[in-house]
Amino acid sequence: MLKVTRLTKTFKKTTAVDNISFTLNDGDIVGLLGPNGAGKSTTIKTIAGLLRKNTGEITIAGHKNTLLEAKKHFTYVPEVPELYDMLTVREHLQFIAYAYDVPDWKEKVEGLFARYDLLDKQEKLAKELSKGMKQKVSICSGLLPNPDLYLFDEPMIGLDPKAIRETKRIFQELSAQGKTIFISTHLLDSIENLCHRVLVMKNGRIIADGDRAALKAQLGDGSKDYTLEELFLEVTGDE
Ligand SMILES: Nc1ncnc2c1ncn2[C@@H]1O[C@H](COP(=O)(O)OP(=O)(O)OP(=O)(O)O)[C@@H](O)[C@H]1O
Repeated sequence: MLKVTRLTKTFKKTTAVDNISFTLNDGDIVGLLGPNGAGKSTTIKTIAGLLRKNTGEITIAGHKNTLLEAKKHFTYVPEVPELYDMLTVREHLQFIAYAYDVPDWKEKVEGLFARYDLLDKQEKLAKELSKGMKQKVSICSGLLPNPDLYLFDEPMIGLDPKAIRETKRIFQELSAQGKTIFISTHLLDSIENLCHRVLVMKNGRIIADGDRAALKAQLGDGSKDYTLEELFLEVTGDE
């Protein structure tokens, strides 16, 4: 579904993403982890075509990521919701429905609003929403087009426990339908039993890639039962 080959992205003298390669398959739920400044957001934004890469190749469903054909296959949910202050919650979803030509969007929006407790917030303007409500609208907007690949940058930040539970359930449902989900996050608890695989970045490079068993094997101590947090701290050397 997503193939990243020898991707490099620099900002003046900073190499934010340094020659990384990986592939995500249909149905994968993959966590992108790493300390602050590791290059996670830059990686996701470059895949989404919002930043221009320096070198490397990115293909989505076999199409170069910047082409319209590729854009039909994914949605990107940014770390900080980007809403239109003067549109209501419902108008945001209506806008997405028209832009992506979503069939039966009214029923789908009702379903999403029910799951995210937004039914009674539909007529509120975006500027009147709390931080968590904005995040819910942003997530619903990313889910509505029903693409094959979902790029989420810190989706759980600001969400209440019920919304976190619903988001995890939705990710599992999408994965069961063969959809691919790529989640950048610091909230390791939120993906502990969700991700099939994690990529760990540090200083722009991928320093670990695999499921929990593979990360354990990389640390050379198969006997200890590491939590994801312990594995992360060991792998990144930030313990
Ligand atoms: N617009 C920019 N201009 C210059 N440097 C940038 C820009 N965006 C990111 N960087 C730099 O690129 C590197 C990677 O940043 P990035 O935001 O991708 O990290 P991150 O892993 O998402 O971090 P965090 O966990 O703090 O969100 C950092 O050194 C950062 O300072």
